[in-house]
Amino acid sequence: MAAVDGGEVDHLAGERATAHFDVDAMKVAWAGSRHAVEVNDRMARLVASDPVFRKDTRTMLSRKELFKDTLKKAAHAWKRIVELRLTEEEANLLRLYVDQPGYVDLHWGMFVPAIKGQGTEEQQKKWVPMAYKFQIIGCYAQTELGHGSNVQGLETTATFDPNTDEFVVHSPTLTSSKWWPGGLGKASTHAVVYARLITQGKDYGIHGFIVQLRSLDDHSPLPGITLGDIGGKFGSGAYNSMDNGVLRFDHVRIPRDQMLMRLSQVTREGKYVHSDVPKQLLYGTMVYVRQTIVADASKALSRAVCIAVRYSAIRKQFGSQAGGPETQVLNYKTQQSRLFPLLASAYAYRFVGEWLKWLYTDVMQKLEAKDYSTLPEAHACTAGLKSVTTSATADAIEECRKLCGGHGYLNSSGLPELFAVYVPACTYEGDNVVLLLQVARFLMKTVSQLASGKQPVGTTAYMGNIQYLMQCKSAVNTAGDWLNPAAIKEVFEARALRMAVNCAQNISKAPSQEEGFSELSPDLLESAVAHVQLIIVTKFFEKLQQDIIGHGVKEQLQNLCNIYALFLLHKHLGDFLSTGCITPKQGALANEQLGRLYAQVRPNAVALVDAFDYTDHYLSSVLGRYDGDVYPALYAEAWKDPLNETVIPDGYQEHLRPLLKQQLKFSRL
Ligand SMILES: CCCCCCCCCC/C=C\CCCCCCCC(=O)SCCNC(=O)CCNC(=O)[C@H](O)C(C)(C)COP(=O)(O)OP(=O)(O)OC[C@H]1O[C@@H](n2cnc3c(N)ncnc32)[C@H](O)[C@@H]1OP(=O)(O)O
Ligand SMILES: Cc1cc2nc3c(=O)[nH]c(=O)nc-3n(C[C@H](O)[C@H](O)[C@H](O)COP(=O)(O)OP(=O)(O)OC[C@H]3O[C@@H](n4cnc5c(N)ncnc54)[C@H](O)[C@@H]3O)c2cc1C
Repeated sequence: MAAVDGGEVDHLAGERATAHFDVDAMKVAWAGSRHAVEVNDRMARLVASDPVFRKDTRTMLSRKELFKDTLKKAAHAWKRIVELRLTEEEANLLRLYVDQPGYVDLHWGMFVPAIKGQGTEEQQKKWVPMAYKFQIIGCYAQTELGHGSNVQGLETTATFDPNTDEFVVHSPTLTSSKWWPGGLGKASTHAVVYARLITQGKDYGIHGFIVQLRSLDDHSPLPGITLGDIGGKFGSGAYNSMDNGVLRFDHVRIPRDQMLMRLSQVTREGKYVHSDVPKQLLYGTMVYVRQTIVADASKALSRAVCIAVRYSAIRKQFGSQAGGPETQVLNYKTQQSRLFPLLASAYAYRFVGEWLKWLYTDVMQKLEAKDYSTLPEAHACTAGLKSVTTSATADAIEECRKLCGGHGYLNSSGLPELFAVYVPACTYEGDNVVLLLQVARFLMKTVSQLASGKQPVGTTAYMGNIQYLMQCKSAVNTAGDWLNPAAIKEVFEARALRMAVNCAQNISKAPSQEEGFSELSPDLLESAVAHVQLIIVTKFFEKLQQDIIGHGVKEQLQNLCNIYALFLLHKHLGDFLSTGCITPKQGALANEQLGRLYAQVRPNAVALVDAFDYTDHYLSSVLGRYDGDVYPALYAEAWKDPLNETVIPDGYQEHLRPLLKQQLKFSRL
């Protein structure tokens, strides 16, 4: 019962008793190791037990109060990290469980990685220790009012002045104003600013520069710098804790050595020198963050699913016969068919996120050894998985709100705020459509290279099996045949390859490659999605090949893996049928099997969300409480609303009383 925060009666005890597996062992499978379970649990409890980290009234705060509360929590978190001498792993988890977006996310998540990835050793030695001690606060200032997706279109300039050995950073137009960077509006003292490098009269394109924005004495903007917050955002509470900012430069001078010079340099004389590395490494910070966003997707999704599953087990509607008990809504087949694929997706994203982290680390090691061959694969995987997992997670959180009926719409359910915080993940760090088009570009290149006999590797290795995959027919004969991983993998591979080849063939009929790509872009998106879904399914199967310990754990994960795959097959049936990978009969058999799998998950559902090991504090939901004591909590929560501070509302005297006393009369009556 590691996750209980309080509560004396366990209203979900009956549900927990029906589980067919060892929940503690599942916690290990979910977290990755016993150590990970222990440290997650310890950090989550540390946060939950500290009154400064309370968040139950967050959605009722004004923007200014919310921002100040975020500053307070960030400072307190840092104090605890220092006092308790937490490791980096512990500190990251503590911040995660504080669960309030703020400038620290960008400081640690983008500013520091940008300097580490793009700064020389000397620059790292100078800046990273200051950032680690919070002597400076940094953000990532790339996006402008006029351009976000099109990084090459950014307009801010950094012009080298050889007379003073400085760059002059300038915002030449309104649209060149930096716009959106988190932490920029009010908190950051420094930024990594992306600007067009101009030297000796030539524009060398986008490069990164470290620029001080605010005084370290009184926090006022430095001369020539205009700074502010860009205004309120979607939802109450939610992402409004973040000071997304606007920044303009009026010929601001910075020393030459504040250009991040790992990839290219400007000499004292103003000569531009590009190192022997791919230009795309400039985008390295984005690749790093996209990888972390995939891991975040499983966190946000599992959180929503945990709330919806627990509440669905408590909530009863209809079904009472002769005074018997009503039906738990979790027993309705429709509820299961909407909810269990989301539960399965949470596990699928967790494991693919784990794999992506491994891939990223592997690619980084290769880059250190000057092997750049896996960079395109890393870009395609991070872009594609970021896109598919965040889009599905945003949709799933909203579905979980609906699965909780009316109460899901209350802030106290935790779901509206979770949705509002989460949904920009579909846009930031690369708009999901723009990123899928990058995957499609990678796929088209891979298909075109097949003809020249180049053997694809990594996640596109399956394309090398083109002779077979273009003509194979699924051998599935019974619903049970769909439990065979090879049968599932074959149809997912065939679907992805056939969709990619169809696109490539249609593009080749266009007057030019570029026109064809543009014309076919809606189809290319679907092709990219099919490829990414194949990766997720494959990585789930690969996870099942690993040593998974604990009674019944592997069986549960097998069920979830099959649900994830067959749910996708059912959802995208049109793809599988139109590419001839399966017959309508086989599609129907997949659906039949899906129903059987849902029945197997049902007695395990509550235990499967318990395995996420979330505290009530982190879930922040009266519906998702561990003890299931939903109704008293809902009732009590309502009284905390500021509207209930007085019995007679403000405004009664001015606006309600005159109406009720009919002092304003219709002349005709
Ligand atoms: C209630 C509380 C609940 C809490 C819940 C928890 C939820 C989590 C909350 C989290 C809280 C806080 C976290 C906040 C995090 C927010 C961070 C957001 C930060 C940002 O958004 S920063 C800005 C990001 N911007 C972008 O991503 C821009 C997107 N655009 C691009 O990436 C590029 O411009 C492009 C689209 C890739 C196009 O670039 P370009 O025109 O240069 O390139 P081409 O298309 O011509 O391609 C050329 C060539 O380069 C290859 N390539 C492109 N990109 C890369 C890359 N990154 N790596 C390697 N290679 C790359 C491309 O494939 C081409 O190759 P080819 O020539 O075809 O071989
Ligand atoms: C909450 C939040 C936090 C952010 N934090 C930061 C930050 O810290 N630092 C930072 O630098 N930036 C930040 N950003 C900016 C973010 O990275 C950009 O908003 C994002 O990359 C999308 O770019 P855009 O706004 O230019 O969208 P646009 O590109 O203008 O998108 C508009 C529409 O056009 C479509 N579109 C664009 N190009 C194409 C194309 N080639 N083909 C087909 N369709 C296309 C898109 O799909 C979308 O539907 C943040 C944004 C948000 C919302």
